[in-house]
Amino acid sequence: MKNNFSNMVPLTEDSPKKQETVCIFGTGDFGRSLGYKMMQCGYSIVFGSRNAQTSSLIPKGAEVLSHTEAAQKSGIIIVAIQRQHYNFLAELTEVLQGKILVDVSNNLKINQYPESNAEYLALLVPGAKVVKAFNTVSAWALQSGTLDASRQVFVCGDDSNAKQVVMDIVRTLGLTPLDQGSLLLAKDIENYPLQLFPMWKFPIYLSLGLSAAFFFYCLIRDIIYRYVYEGKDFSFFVAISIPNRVCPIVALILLALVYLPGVIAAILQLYRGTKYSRFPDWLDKWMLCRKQLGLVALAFAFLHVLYTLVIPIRYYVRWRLNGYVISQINSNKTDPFNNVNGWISDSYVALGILGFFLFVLLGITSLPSVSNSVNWREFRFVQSKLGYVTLILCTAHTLVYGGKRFLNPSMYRWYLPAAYMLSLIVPCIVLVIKFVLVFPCLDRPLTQIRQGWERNSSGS
Ligand SMILES: NC(=O)C1=CN([C@@H]2O[C@H](COP(=O)(O)OP(=O)(O)OC[C@H]3O[C@@H](n4cnc5c(N)ncnc54)[C@H](OP(=O)(O)O)[C@@H]3O)[C@@H](O)[C@H]2O)C=CC1
Ligand SMILES: [Cu+2]
Repeated sequence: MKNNFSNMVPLTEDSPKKQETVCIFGTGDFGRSLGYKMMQCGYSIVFGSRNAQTSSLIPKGAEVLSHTEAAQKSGIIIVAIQRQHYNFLAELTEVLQGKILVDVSNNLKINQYPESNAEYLALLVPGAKVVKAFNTVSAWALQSGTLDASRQVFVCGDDSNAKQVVMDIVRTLGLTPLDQGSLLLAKDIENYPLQLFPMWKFPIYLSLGLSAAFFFYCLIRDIIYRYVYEGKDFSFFVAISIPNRVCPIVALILLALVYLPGVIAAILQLYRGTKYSRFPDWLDKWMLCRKQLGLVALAFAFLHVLYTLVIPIRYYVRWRLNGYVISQINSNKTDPFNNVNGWISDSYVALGILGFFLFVLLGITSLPSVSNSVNWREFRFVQSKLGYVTLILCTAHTLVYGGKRFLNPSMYRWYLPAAYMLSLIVPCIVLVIKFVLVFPCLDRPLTQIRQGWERNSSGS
């Protein structure tokens, strides 16, 4: 989609005062989008192009010159050209001498070339100060102004002044620069946009695996087994009944897995006697995807809520209730009200409601826009303390559900012992370790360990 910038909001006299001239090589999608955004923020832009004619696509007010002429007009040149066309830059070495060259390029594959594009540019134009930036921002986001998800701009480069200049531009555009260090880091920065949901992979695969396993378990137990041994066809259970068993089980296990690496890490720290050693790689990775695990868990919990809300309007449920009432009428007897059952049923639902409410609160506070507006301590409080309360409530909800079924074996003959027990194992492990082992003893020994460590290191 080529956007015609001259049709968009015109840059009027009230635009911020012109700051400095920045040169952009390449009048492609990205070059034009960045140029337009920079002009809105008060920069004056000269494009360097193979074809030095202003076309209707070029943002109004920008000059288009040849590469050499454009480069002479500014100390900063943004190279919005694909890496495979960089060769011609070697001929411009003289005019690019001492200038800041910003490499914005991305590759099509991870580790496509032996060296990063930015390092390649630095080799081609040895006299220039190469800075890597902007590659994680898309042309589309720049045009549409919807930069919420990609406000961060990773910047790296060997010349710290050049890096500062680029970071100032990033800030002026309303983005957040993140200094990643030297140009060696360019490779990681270039690989970053190519990683498809790196943090989501593990949670999604895990949840799909768990769902499939529990689904087949329920399928065999509730449908196939009963069909074979009782001759009854309950195949319609696959629509709501079985998903509504799978969802809460998966949600609870995933929620517990959000907090399991934390307690494992704490045990590891206790065992090693220091807070300052690296965790094993798998634990690191697990810790890093906790937020995604939690969000997938929330999605399953949400489904469970929806499936539960439709229970009263299900044909099968109404049919059973009617049958129950009619059988009471036929036998001319009324079941007495059972207070215990009343309590169990209400407390089970109440625990579920509160657990889900806190779960949603956890999900909302993990959104970047919310977590940016609270300080680190508040964020920790919500994510850790509130997280454990949520886990306790959801585990209790599941326990009481089991109790309810246990007390009414005649009504619910075929509840799920194995899957149900499995869903409780992980949360119980986490809660038991947290509160019996880690919680009471962690604070003191670790502080002492740390003080001892500091004393040792300052003494040596
Ligand atoms: N599109 C996006 O969302 C993003 C793009 N990027 C990076 O920005 C760079 C440009 O991307 P994009 O604008 O989408 O690509 P385009 O293909 O739209 O534009 C590339 C531009 O490079 C110039 N060019 C092409 N071939 C040559 C050549 N042989 N010699 C000299 N100049 C040439 C052309 O400009 P002219 O005709 O004026 O010479 C062309 O318009 C890429 O490196 C890309 O990885 C980074 C982040 C996001
Ligand atoms: Cu439930």
